[in-house]
Amino acid sequence: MEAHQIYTLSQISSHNGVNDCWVAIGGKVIDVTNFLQEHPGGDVLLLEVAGKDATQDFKAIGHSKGAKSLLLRYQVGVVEGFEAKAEEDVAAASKDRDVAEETATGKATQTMTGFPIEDGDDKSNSHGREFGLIQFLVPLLIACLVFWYRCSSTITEMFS
Ligand code: HEM
Repeated sequence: MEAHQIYTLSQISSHNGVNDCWVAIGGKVIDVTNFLQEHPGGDVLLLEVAGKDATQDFKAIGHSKGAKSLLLRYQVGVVEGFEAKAEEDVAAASKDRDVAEETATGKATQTMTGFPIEDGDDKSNSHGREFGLIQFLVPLLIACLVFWYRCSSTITEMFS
């Protein structure tokens, strides 16, 4: 990992213009000058926090993993005296979460692979076929009975 320079908050605060714009996020010093026009949230929001600690603003938006990895691309230093709590390190936290998500997904897949398929739900098994045959035969039988009754009553009328 590339060594980063340490900056005080006071030093960072002097980079607060459209041609020289730094923000501090999660203890990282980010030079967003070349990112201002690219920021999907607009340059105005970045300029509002220019030269300041924007950790809370950044988190509040719920930026994606892609956005978090952009922090590393534009990082120019670290904030002096910043105490990195695991959850405060926005980019690192996102990496940790990736691993955690992958692990969780792996587990879920294993569980799904071993999940038993219950007989009752599967219409293609033998029980399903028997049920289908009864469903077909019962209405047919009823139709035959009705037909037979109508015929027999007509014949009775004809000869009475
Ligand atoms: C250097 C720091 C920053 C980077 C690299 C960055 C990057 C991004 C990226 C890639 C997106 C697209 C959505 C996503 O992937 O999450 C985004 C959206 C956004 N960002 Fe940032 N951002 C930064 C700082 C900030 C700050 C400090 C604020 C607020 C003060 C902010 C406000 C927003 C907003 C409001 C959106 C949503 C835009 C929309 O969906 O219309 N961003 N940002």
